[in-house]
Amino acid sequence: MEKYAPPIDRTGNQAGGRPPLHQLFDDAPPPDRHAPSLDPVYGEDLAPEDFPQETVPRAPVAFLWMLVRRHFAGRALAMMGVAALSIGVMGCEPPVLRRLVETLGQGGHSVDAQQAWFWFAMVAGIWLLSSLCNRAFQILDLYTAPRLRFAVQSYLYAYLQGHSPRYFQENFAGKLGQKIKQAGQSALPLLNILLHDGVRIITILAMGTVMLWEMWPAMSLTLLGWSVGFLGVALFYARRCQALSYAFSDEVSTSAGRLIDTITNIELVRAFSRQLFERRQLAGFLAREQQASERVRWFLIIMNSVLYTITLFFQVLLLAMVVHRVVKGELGVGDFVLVFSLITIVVNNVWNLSQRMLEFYEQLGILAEALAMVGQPHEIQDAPQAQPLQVTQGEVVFERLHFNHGDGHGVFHGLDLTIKAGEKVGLVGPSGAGKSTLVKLLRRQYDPQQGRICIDGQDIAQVTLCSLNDAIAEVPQLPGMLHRSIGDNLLYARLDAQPQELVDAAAQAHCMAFIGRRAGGMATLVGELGVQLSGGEKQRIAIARAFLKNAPILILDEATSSLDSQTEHLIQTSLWQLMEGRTVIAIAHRLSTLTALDRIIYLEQGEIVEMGTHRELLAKQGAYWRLWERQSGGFLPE
Ligand SMILES: Nc1ncnc2c1ncn2[C@@H]1O[C@H](COP(=O)(O)OP(=O)(O)OP(=O)(O)O)[C@@H](O)[C@H]1O
Repeated sequence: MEKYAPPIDRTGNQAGGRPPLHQLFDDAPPPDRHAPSLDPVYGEDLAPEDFPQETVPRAPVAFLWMLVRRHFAGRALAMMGVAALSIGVMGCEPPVLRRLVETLGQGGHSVDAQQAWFWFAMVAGIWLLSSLCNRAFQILDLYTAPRLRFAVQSYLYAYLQGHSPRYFQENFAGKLGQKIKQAGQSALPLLNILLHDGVRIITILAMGTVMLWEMWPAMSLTLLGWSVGFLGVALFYARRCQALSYAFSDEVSTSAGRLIDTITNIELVRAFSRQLFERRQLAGFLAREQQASERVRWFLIIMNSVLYTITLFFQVLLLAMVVHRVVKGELGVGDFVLVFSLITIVVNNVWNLSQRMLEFYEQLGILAEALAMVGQPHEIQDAPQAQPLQVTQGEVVFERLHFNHGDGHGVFHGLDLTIKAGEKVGLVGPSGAGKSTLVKLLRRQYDPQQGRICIDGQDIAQVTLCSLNDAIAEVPQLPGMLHRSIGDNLLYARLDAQPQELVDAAAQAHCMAFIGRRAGGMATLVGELGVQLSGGEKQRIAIARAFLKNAPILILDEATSSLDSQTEHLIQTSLWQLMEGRTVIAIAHRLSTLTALDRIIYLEQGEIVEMGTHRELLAKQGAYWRLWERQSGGFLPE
């Protein structure tokens, strides 16, 4: 596979090309040390492009198998080989010990010293070799397990990005993040158990059965039968424990989501003095987590007691059988040593596997839950033969649009609306009329139940989502801000923008004044969700992003609602520049910002009630006129 060469990283830096953002602006100090280093560090086999967003196996073993097969097949085989060699070497210890004991057992001067030292050296060599194999396994594991964690998280994150807004509304962001982290973590023990403990048990059982068969077939079959039976019992318990650990993991992520939600809204908590209320609420979730944990632990204690008792009885029984035959003179002391040490090795390995089986199912439960949550089918995805959208003019047509939000509450009931290429349309109407929903439908954040939306004659359901989003720039009421620098937040709109373009866009959106006031300039961190910026500053950054994105269709959803009148007045000229040559849909409650638009559409309960220019609508003296009069302080007739 070709080495991944990221064209541009998220700061807009070309690998080995452009310097980091803070070096582009003289006044900017180096970025905060908490800001992540964005230099790509992944290896040849783990480029983000290798993690497709379209599918994810929902079964955990199938998911792991897919990743191992694609990215670590060679290493996995090597790990299995080394694990088999390590236990295989240890399996040679009983016959060698037997020879050593038989040689020493000759007693006194008849002991062949050379022979004795030879067998002694063999025992020491076996221990050394086995230990070397274990180290080799650890080194292979070192270069596999962390990468597998990387792959699991990258894969799930890539898939998660494809979910619809509804999915993110219904799931806690904190819980989703935690599920992905837990899934990555769970992959490590799973890999280790499958490639190490699983391989070891198969190897030692095969060796033990063959070695004992010649000398004592009944013992050979008993040991094999017990091992298989014991592992069956352990499997049964482990599977039952899986359900409990599944429930525990769910409680952990629910309480984590809740915790993060209240931390994110800490100002709200303070404003209403709800600290104690929130602590009580959280305590309820933590108590459920604690109870779920206790249930798992109780189960483990009971299960281990049962399994340990079975093992103990069996070992004692086998030992008694061996002693019995030695006493009867059917076996020598050397035979005793061989059988005894072989039994010990097999039983120890079976016991270890039974313990890890539990961990296996526990981790499998965690991974299964993450896959069940993250791996849900995408609600909105590219049609099978989706083509990139080609915007030539920018005409937008809503045809017989029916839409409800899924809770049965209808928003549009057969809406027809054509927005001509380059036309600037204002959407007004009472709260809940469906203005924001209409632009969300245009961006395919939701799919209509009936009807279609076309851009330049192309049904948006049949074009790729990426190309659709590329064609539309939106300045939302509450612009999203990443906890990165102002510059990085601006560059998000166009990663390859040149410094001058960045400054020009920021200047056009009147951002430079407030950026200049910050000691860090462009490199100032904006805080989580942009808390260190005012609402108006965030809106100006969003406007600058729209300049940078330079898309043919522009959506302004209350784009200037957080600006004071003076700044809004300043920005109007820039907004006109931004609108120039584009199809525009502007939503605003403050009607004065829309008066110069080509057409104003008054929506009420998803229906177009009035439509026309500002003057035409005023002349009608209808719903729009009433709204205008109210806002402009005029008198309404009784
Ligand atoms: N995610 C959602 N799930 C269910 N109903 C929703 C959802 N989002 C919006 N709605 C409902 O859909 C209707 C239209 O909402 P929308 O946000 O489009 O109105 P709007 O005209 O933009 O209102 P505003 O001017 O207050 O922003 C409202 O009744 C609203 O309660």
